[in-house]
Formats: sequence, C-alpha cells, structure tokens
Amino acid sequence: MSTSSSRISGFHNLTMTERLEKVIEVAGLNPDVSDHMGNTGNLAAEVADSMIENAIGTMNIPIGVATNMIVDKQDTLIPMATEESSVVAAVCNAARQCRDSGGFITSMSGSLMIAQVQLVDVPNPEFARLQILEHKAEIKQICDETDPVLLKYGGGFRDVEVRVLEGSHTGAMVITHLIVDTRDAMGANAVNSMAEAVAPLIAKWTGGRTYLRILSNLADRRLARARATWTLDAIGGESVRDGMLAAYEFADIDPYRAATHNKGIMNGVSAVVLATGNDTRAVEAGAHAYAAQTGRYRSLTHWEADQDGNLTGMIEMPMPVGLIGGATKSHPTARIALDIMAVKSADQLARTIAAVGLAQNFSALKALATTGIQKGHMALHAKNIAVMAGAIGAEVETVAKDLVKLGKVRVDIAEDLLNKLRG
Ligand SMILES: CC(C)(COP(=O)([O-])OP(=O)([O-])OC[C@H]1O[C@@H](n2cnc3c(N)ncnc32)[C@H](O)[C@@H]1OP(=O)([O-])[O-])[C@@H](O)C(=O)NCCC(=O)NCCSC(=O)C[C@@](C)(O)CC(=O)[O-]
Ligand SMILES: NC(=O)C1=CN([C@@H]2O[C@H](COP(=O)(O)OP(=O)(O)OC[C@H]3O[C@@H](n4cnc5c(N)ncnc54)[C@H](OP(=O)(O)O)[C@@H]3O)[C@@H](O)[C@H]2O)C=CC1
Repeated sequence: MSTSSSRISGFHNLTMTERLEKVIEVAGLNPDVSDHMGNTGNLAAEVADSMIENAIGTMNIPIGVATNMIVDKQDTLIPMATEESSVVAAVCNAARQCRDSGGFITSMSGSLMIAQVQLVDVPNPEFARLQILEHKAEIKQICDETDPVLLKYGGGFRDVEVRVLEGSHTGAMVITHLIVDTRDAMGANAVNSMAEAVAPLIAKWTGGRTYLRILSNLADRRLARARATWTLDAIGGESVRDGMLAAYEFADIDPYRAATHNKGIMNGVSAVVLATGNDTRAVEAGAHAYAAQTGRYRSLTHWEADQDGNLTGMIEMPMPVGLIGGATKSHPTARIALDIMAVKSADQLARTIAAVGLAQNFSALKALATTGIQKGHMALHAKNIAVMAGAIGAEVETVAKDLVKLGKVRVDIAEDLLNKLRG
C-alpha cells in the first residue's frame, strides 16, 4: 500500500488508535497529533467508535446555555452546541426582552412522518393509485407489525396518500406516502422499515416496479410553532419595530436575503438539535424545503405589529426531533442536554426549538435594523480573533477587550496588541 494513497484496505477493521496512526502516516502529520486526537473528552472512545464508521477521534464544540427563556409559561434553560460566537447571547437577549409579555407560546401540528415508496413502469398510474388506496387496511397492518414498540407507545400507521408524478425520463411515477405517527422518535428508521415492508406488495397489487423506499425530510406533518410579543418599550420604540418589520419583509420577498435570514434562525435551531443528539441535516433539509413550499424561498418567520403597536413574531417549521433514537440516548452529553431542558416529550422538545429559532431571528433582525450586526457579534467574536492571533490564558481577555475598545476586531491588530502585551 502506498502511503500517499487514500485506498486503505481494511481501514475499518483497525482499532481507533491504529486508524489514527495510519492517518498520521498517510497524511504526513506531526506524530504529536495523536495526543490531541487520542483525548476524546467527554465522549468515550468506544462510544464514538460505535456511533460512526472509521472513527479516529472526536471534535468538541462548546455548549452554551441560553437563559431568560420562558416557553409555555415555564422557565427553560436551553443548551446550544455551536462554534459561532454571539448565537447564544442573541437568544438570551431576545428572550429577556419578551419575558414581561409572557415569553413564547408554542404548539405542534402532530408527530407524523412521511415515508415515500416510488413505483415505476405502471402503464395506468391513476388506476394503480386507486389500487394502492384500496389496500389501506393491509398497509396499516404491515406497517404496525413492522414496529410493535412504536404501536405500544401510541404511534404507528395513520394514513396512506398516493400521488402521480410525471418524470421526463422515467415516465409516470406513482408515489405512495405512508403517514406514520413516530411519537418520541424522529422516526427515520421506523418509517424506512415500514416503506421497505410495504413496497413488494405495492408492486404486486399494481404490476409495477418499486425503487426508492425512504422517508421524506419535508416533514410538513410535524410542524412546530412558536409566537411571542415584544412590547414597544422592551424593544426601544416604533422606529426599531418598523426597521425590524422592513427587515422581515425584505427576507420574505427576496430569496437572497431569505437565505441569510433563515440561516440566522438555524443558528439557534441547529445548535439545540445538535446539543440534544438529533439529526441536524434532517431538520435543516426540512426547514429549507418548507421555506420554498409556495414556489418561492421565503422567511420561516412572520413579523407583524399588533393593535397596540407591539411587535409580534411567529415561526412555523418542520421539526422532526426525538428523545430516543439516533444519538439522543447514546451520546451522554445529549442526555444531559435533554435533562437541562427538562423536556418530557419529543413534541415539547420540537416546540422549544421553534421558540429558540424565533428568538434568534428577533435578535438578528433587531441588530440589523439598528446598530448593525458587527457591533454585538464582533465584540463577542473578539475572543476568537485573539486566540487566532496566538493569545493564550489571560491574554485572550485582554486582547479581546482592546480590540473591542479600538473598534477593530481584526487578526493583524490582535497580533500587534499581543506583541505589545508581551513586550
Ligand atoms: C450580542 C448582543 C446580544 C449584544 O447585545 P447588547 O444589547 O449590546 O448587550 P447587553 O450587554 O445590553 O445585554 C443584553 C442582554 O443580551 C444578553 N447578552 C449580552 N451579552 C451576552 C454575553 N456575552 N453572553 C450571554 N448573554 C449575553 C443578556 O441576556 C443580556 O442581558 P443581561 O443578562 O445582561 O441582563 C446583541 O447585539 C445581539 O443580539 N446581536 C445579534 C447577534 C446575532 O444574531 N448573532 C448571530 C450570528 S450573525 C449570523 O450568523 C446571522 C445573521 C445575522 O446573518 C442572520 C440575519 O442576517 O438575519
Ligand atoms: N433522511 C433521513 O433523515 C434519515 C435519517 N436517519 C437517521 O435515523 C435516526 C432516527 O431514526 P429513529 O427511527 O427515530 O430511531 P430509532 O430507530 O433508533 O428509534 C426509533 C424506535 O425506537 C422505539 N421506541 C421506543 N420508545 C419509543 C417512543 N416513546 N416513541 C417512539 N418510538 C419508540 C421504536 O421501536 P423499536 O424499538 O422497535 O425500533 C422506534 O421505531 C437518526 O439517527 C437519523 O440520523 C436514517 C435514515 C435516513
């Protein structure tokens, strides 16, 4: 085997330590790297190794706790795993400003997931559609038998829907949607198993051929909603409100702006999803597909003034998260994060995450419509810049403070400050 080749036969059969040594050799890294990578922090090496393939170590991301949140009348601490400065502060800031008006009120459309079965080579697709619908009772029985545990917890098959799509190469496709209540699980594995169990029968009933059998990440039967009111007093008056409303409208009519606006929302959403061991990609894919559902990519939030002139914000987005399954149970930090939030159900977790997304959006819009994002964000980012410039220990705080004082949060300036500090 050539050391410069990425073809490393049997790599997956090595132990984690052996894999790391192999990577150090192939990538020509300094052997000191093994000390750093060998320290897996608060995720035991054997757990990391059982979670993914070809593991060589772990990567720690800070968890911050957002304070001030009141969700459905309950004070709630929010664990957020993120590498980005000012994200946690922004949630604290937004939540503080709506505490006096009651915090966040949330709701959920349900915990239904959709699995899709793709059927092709059917000459009479509309006929096939009805053939499938006629077998609803049998489909229910197969789905429920596939996951008796889910059934025990009150979940299982709820409905079947069939759509006919026209592919330009493949021709007519008959797409069956299995609608399944996955309760406290995100449900991907649960519904995928059901789709695979039902597919051969769909082929048999219709005479067609099935291809894909997989959940849809456009989880539009699992929408989490949150709303909150910020009084004019709390936000600093009408001009702040109007600036925020204009910022919202900009996002809602312009996809270039909406992408950034929604990225800001996902700063909060993904941080809680990650901290609780849930699937960030599933939530992100669902969020963006949902934002584009009207045919134009739009804002996930809506902002209005109420009859008293106060600012009201709302969010509604797919939130397929669970309390069991994925890494929610296997990652010890995820379990602690769930304990911090004290959530009792996947539904409550999803609703709380929606509230965090709304809070995040509030702070970003307020900063953008007033002082600009850089003032608050860069002040908090200054510590990162100090570390990038080589500051260590107490130097980090000193250099960061000086950067903020100068109003120039730049690495070259941090290096100058550090040199001066060190004499
Ligand atoms: C940064 C702040 C909060 C400063 O805000 P401020 O008003 O200058 O700070 P303050 O010192 O007056 O504090 C107000 C409250 O903010 C919180 N707060 C204040 N500082 C901290 C801190 N260090 N750690 C934790 N919490 C903090 C805290 O709750 C505090 O109240 P207190 O507890 O003191 O009574 C504000 O400017 C802000 O919310 N900015 C928005 C930041 C943001 O959105 N960051 C996301 C990254 S930028 C991005 O990726 C998304 C974006 C912006 O592009 C999205 C978009 O375009 O829509
Ligand atoms: N496109 C995507 O988004 C995809 C995502 N994934 C991954 O799938 C994982 C999530 O799948 P998921 O099905 O949630 O996980 P699991 O299969 O790990 O857990 C779900 C199972 O747990 C059991 N269970 C126990 N208690 C409950 C309860 N109270 N409520 C509901 N179910 C309960 C159920 O039955 P039983 O014990 O019989 O299993 C259920 O099927 C994530 O890791 C995700 O990354 C996988 C494929 C595709």
